[in-house]
Amino acid sequence: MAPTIFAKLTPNDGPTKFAFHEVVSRLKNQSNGNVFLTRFADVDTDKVYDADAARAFDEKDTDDSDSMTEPDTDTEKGWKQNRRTWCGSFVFDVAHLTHHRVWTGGKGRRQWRDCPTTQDETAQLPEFLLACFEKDKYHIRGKHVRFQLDQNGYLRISKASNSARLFIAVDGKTMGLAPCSLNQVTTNVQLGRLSFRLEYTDYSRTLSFQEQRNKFVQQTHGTDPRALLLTPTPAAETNTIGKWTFAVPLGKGATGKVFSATDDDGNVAAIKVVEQNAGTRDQLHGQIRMLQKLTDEAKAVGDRHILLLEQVIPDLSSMRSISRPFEECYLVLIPAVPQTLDRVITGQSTHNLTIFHDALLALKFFHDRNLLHHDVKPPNIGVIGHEVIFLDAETAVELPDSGQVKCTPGHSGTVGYLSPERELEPYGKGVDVWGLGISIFELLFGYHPLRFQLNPWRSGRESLRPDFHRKEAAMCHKLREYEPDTAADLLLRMLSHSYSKCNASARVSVNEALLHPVFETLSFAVKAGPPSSLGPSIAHPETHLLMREHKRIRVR
Ligand SMILES: Nc1ncnc2c1ncn2[C@@H]1O[C@H](COP(=O)(O)OP(=O)(O)OP(=O)(O)O)[C@@H](O)[C@H]1O
Repeated sequence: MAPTIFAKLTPNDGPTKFAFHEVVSRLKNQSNGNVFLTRFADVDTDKVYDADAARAFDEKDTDDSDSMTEPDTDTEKGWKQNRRTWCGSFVFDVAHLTHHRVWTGGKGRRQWRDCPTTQDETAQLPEFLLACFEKDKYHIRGKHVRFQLDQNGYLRISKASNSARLFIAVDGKTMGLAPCSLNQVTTNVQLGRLSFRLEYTDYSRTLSFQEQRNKFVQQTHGTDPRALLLTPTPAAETNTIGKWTFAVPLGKGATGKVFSATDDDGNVAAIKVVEQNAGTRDQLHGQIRMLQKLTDEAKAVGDRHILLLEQVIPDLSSMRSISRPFEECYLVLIPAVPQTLDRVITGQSTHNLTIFHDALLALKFFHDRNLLHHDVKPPNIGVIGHEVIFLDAETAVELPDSGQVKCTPGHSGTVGYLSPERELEPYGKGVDVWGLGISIFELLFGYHPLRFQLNPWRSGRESLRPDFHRKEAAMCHKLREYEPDTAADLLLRMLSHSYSKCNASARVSVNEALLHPVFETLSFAVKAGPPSSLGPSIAHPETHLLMREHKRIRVR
């Protein structure tokens, strides 16, 4: 077998093995046949005895398996010798992966009874000749099935035409017109009356294949190559829950583990696995209600900044109580994002300023509905291209009419992204603006400006505050070296607070931030002659690009 074969379609029962043998025998007798065979099939070097195929061999004329007599030992060798067949598989070779590559399976056209004799005639044939043309007993059409690499990188199978007489079943499920994504390491495929096993080979799990697959999928479907990391070729053992097959771990949080998963429609989801017990059940139900509310609102207005709750497994709304002390619950969320903000390459690029703008739009979705996201930080900011989707929204909080909630030091949020007032007094939407301000500072400058192991603003930690003020002064100094219509100025306004010794003006709201001139010019120009203390980020090549271009973006 060629080392670059990434999947095989192998006959699974006697009649199918025999149909394969008939096709191979026919092709081997034709001038171009061998060339064709080596491209699209992997055939054993010699005919072999295969009990299933031999049975079909005897049934071919009589069609009556009961009439077959068992051989006696004296004649058994000769009997087997006469019933040897060509065995093998149809193959998917990465060497054939060119733009828009489709593998078609069928009987081909009528002419193939005497063909292929020329290159042109060979080109007319389906890649996988499933049966000889004159054979109708297998119910195979001229063009019966199509295989193609889908946008998630898996092979997908579809009917080659919408003829009512064309039958395909995948793992026992009759296919309609919609294609089916082959996201398991092996899949049973029935084509007419022929039965095959489709299997990804070991080679399909190598880096070399994944790179070629991703390049092809990116060219053909425009898929972001990072998104393809969510759907590597299925492993030998996969876990499924409902219709979802787990692919790779995406992250681990305080409440659960998150995995990418796919279904046979080709959808890619993130599944959060959380454990519920009597103590956490109410909290989990509250979080599911919040996710559902956000999903409904996002769908109603067509907003794409929210992770949509696709399904909860098991359906908790229909369960009165949990039956065991601990039970796993699966939150199926769409989409799975290829990266989070902490993985985006830092720097003052146009791309990152666009992410900044979209992150504000994402936050606006929450704030317009009087909701606090409540845990804005880079690992909770999903990035697809330059679009932002907020993760971990189940812990969002509804604001009362006053617009403020009581502070609860030590509960919720993440050290490093908590604004000073959050530990000291009632607070509102400004805490999300602060969390985003720190996150975007890290994105643009490549470091956290106010890093502490413990939150200095917690009561009893007053001794840490002078250090906070010192770091904050350095941060403000850096940001003030930029022109007033730049992102640096907006960050200053997002990171102000009433306890500050250098930046105590009122913090901007999301709506005010979106009106900042930086989003009209996307300018990151520095004041004339940047001091040497500004560090390498100022000298980032794209900084100069921005200074020259003053590119405009549309403010949505
Ligand atoms: N839709 C998604 N696509 C890709 N990765 C995701 C997705 N949802 C979550 N993750 C990854 O899983 C991690 C943990 O998810 P999440 O933040 O929802 O869990 P958590 O238990 O609430 O975590 P935390 O400790 O932040 O409260 C995230 O930081 C992110 O890296």
